[in-house]
Amino acid sequence: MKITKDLYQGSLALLTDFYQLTMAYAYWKSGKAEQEAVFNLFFRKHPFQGGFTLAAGLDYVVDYCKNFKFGSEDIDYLAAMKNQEGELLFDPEFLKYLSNMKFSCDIDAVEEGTVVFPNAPMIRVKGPLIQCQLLETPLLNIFNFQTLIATKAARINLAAKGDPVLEFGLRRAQGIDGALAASRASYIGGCSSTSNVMAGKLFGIPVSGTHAHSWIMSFETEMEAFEAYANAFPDRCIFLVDTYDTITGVKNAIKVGKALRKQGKEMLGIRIDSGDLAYYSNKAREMLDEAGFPDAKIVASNDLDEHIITSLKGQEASINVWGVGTKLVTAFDQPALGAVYKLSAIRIENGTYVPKIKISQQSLKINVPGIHNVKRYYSKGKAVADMIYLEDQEINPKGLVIIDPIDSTRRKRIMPYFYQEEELLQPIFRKGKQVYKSPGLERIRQRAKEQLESFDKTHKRMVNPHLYPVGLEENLHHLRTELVLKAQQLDPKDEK
Ligand SMILES: Nc1ncnc2c1ncn2[C@@H]1O[C@H](COP(=O)(O)OP(=O)(O)OP(=O)(O)O)[C@@H](O)[C@H]1O
Ligand SMILES: O=P(O)(O)OC[C@H]1O[C@H](OP(=O)(O)OP(=O)(O)O)[C@H](O)[C@@H]1O
Ligand SMILES: O=C(O)c1cccnc1
Repeated sequence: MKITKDLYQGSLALLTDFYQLTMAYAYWKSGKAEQEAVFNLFFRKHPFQGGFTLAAGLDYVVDYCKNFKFGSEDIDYLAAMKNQEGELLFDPEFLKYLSNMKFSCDIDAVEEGTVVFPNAPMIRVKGPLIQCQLLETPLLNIFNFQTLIATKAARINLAAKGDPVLEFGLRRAQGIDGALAASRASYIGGCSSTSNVMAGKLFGIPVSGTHAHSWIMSFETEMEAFEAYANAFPDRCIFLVDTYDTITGVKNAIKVGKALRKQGKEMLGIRIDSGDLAYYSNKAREMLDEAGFPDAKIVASNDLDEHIITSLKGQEASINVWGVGTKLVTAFDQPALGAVYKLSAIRIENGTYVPKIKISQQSLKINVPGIHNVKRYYSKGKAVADMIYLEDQEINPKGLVIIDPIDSTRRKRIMPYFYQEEELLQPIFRKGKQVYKSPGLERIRQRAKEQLESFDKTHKRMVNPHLYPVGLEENLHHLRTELVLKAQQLDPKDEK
């Protein structure tokens, strides 16, 4: 994939918050630029009041990091920046350092299509402080949006219960790049196709579509419009039946369907885009069945989301295919995921890493210190719990306890010996060299499907989903508690 090259014709290093650059300068000036650090990217709460989140965006991150470089035009732009006194903002020596900077971090991340949970790292970056810091904004930009949309798509596809969902979002998406990334994430989340032809070309997503009301309106009558479309595309007729009167539209579609059949062609179906979709789809089904078109599909569209689809399923609407645009690609009911990127350890002169904690009045906002990995335990193919643990921690296979990071009274005993396990963070870069090969979009989509299937349906329901256990391994919990108490100048011994 060559997203940066194809879309931006060059460097993306300035696609960052200004404060990353001022911090970078200050790190350099204070001799800390090359100090090794560890940062984690994670979110604190599932979006859409759901019980799961589906990770997406890693291919973009890989592409971004591989191309991470300040080009000469970027440096020229920074070189011209001035402070309020009119003096140059950045020392030319620093700009020379930036222009020679080569990406050299270790990155570990969850693969795209992995089901993920709050507080567990989705990406771990280890490397020179200045590089880790500069990556904060782009990594969050990429992962926050794509993970959000993949999750929304997964929810919509779960509601559609195996019916194809066609993504129609381009016209309402957040700009050009937002639309492309949303089409890709929607496909990962289970959509069957996109209407966005460029997403088809760039990512290999199947493209599909019907026709618009304007097609019908450009003719004297609806019949003429259907006939002309059938003439142009006899093998792919899905007639939009609601431009004037839906029932008459279905009758006209049937007439043209019969004419097509005489030519040895089969009408694929109809689309309904307004009115009561349960009522009209059931009426249309009756009419199509009676006329000898039991295989003709009924596509529905019009501001659909997982809740309306669930309601229509509950009403036994005869809809086989769902066209979903606006509410999917804009993540209508929750426009941002809210993932964050926090320093969790820093290497000091003697070569050891010191775990770092950020204290907050809200326990939800206290990060997990140290360098960690995440293990997922499975029993008979079903995910039972995720454990966040210190990288160098030995795991007792006979039994251990994981502790909820927000509420330490919530604990779960785990017997690793009886479970299968999966290490969720995979090596992506080592010292700046890519060691991970993307499995490609089809395989990613398949992984998403398998991952979702490995979770009990109680975690996937739309209303009040059952909480999946994710906890800190005991030693990590104690380390965190100790650091919190120390930071508050309380004696850690009091906790025990
Ligand atoms: N039977 C149904 N149960 C629940 N929701 C429905 C049902 N039928 C349609 N809807 C949804 O209700 C909303 C109807 O919106 P609205 O009233 O704006 O559409 P409309 O008037 O039928 O069509 P138009 O887009 O032409 O304005 C849409 O989000 C649609 O998906
Ligand atoms: O509703 P969405 O989920 O975004 O799906 C895409 C919509 O885009 C098209 O119409 P458009 O919205 O352009 O016009 P209309 O609402 O007047 O039909 C299409 O007919 C769908 O209704
Ligand atoms: O192909 C369609 O039916 C389509 C495409 C984009 C938006 N609405 C519908």
